[in-house]
Amino acid sequence: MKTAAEQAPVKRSRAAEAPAASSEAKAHDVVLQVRDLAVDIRTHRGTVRAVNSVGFEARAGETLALLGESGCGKSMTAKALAGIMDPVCDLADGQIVLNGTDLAALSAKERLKFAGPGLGIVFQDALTALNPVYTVGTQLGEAFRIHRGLNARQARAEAIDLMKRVGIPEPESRVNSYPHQFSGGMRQRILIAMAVALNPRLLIADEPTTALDVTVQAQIMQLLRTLREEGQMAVILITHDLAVVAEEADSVAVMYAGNVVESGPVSEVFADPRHPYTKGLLESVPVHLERGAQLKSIPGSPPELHDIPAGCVYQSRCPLVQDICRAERPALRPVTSPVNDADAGTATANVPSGGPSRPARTAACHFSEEITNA
Ligand SMILES: Nc1ncnc2c1ncn2[C@@H]1O[C@H](COP(=O)(O)OP(=O)(O)OP(=O)(O)O)[C@@H](O)[C@H]1O
Ligand code: NI
Repeated sequence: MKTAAEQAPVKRSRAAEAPAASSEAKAHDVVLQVRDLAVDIRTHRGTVRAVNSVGFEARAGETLALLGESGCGKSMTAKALAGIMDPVCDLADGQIVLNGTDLAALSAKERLKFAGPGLGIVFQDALTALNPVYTVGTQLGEAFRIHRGLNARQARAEAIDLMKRVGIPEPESRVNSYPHQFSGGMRQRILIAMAVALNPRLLIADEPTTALDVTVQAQIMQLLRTLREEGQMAVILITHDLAVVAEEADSVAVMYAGNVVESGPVSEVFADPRHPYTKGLLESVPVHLERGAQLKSIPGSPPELHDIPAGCVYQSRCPLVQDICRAERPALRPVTSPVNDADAGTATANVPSGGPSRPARTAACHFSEEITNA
């Protein structure tokens, strides 16, 4: 539970003061600010913390990647933001400030009302996300009937418009088709259409191309970029693929065992990682990043959720581990980097979050300043 003081809204950006469904967000305005997010799961072995003091921000017209190995809490974070967690999960702490409103402080009902226009989410598995017994037109039109009070005919017209927007051919006839009558790529376009129907400020895409073949993946990423530009949406892209992050994202938050261990602009983080886990990830793929490269070559595996150690979450795999790492959990704090120091005046590690400049670089490591990039 939170005290009233802890629920106080964070400083509003210009975007936060504009109406929720407007597409007039100014590029780089902070649309979403997540602070101290924690999610607990009730299991038969007791309650475990799957997401722990996670924080990041997403900006209009930019893509933030959530990067990390399988099981590190990316989807759990996404579901917490969207308010669609499994019943065994609880939001234990944190603020999710979207357009100036803390979603974490809203009731489930208020949140539903807010969610449609404010935030859209796309998952990897389009077939299970669509209802097999309704036409895609009915499903695409639903948001307009519920949130805009349109009648069936008007909603159908909006559905056809949406299908055009996401590049589905012959929308006038295909609006009456059922999900199974579409290819995987077209179904993913339909899901994306549903997510952007009400022109949300924020689009969360959780491994949106994992189930698709390579050419279709590229088309879907292109579509997401186009929609991002058109609506100046902030996009949170969840992936375990370093090449996708390098190509698609402006900034990155690297997650490990439920924690953000490093964050900042992609170009800086990849050129000069300040956390041993990020460095390990980067070293685990060939020099020329390729899509689909697996992040498997860091020896060992992440800790089980019921067995997260005191101290640093990465200690069991870290080549730099010292006594202090076993005793004390390093906080995510601003780090300086030769890369952004060289970038005279435009960015420093001490830019306050929410400010107009590029996101600050942070890392959660006792020895972040000592990491070398030989
Ligand atoms: N309903 C649940 N009950 C118990 N544990 C769960 C449940 N859902 C997720 N978990 C656990 O929570 C942790 C975080 O899972 P999450 O799905 O967020 O990982 P992820 O980073 O999205 O991984 P992936 O890349 O495989 O999708 C994992 O250890 C997972 O096993
Ligand atoms: Ni996931």
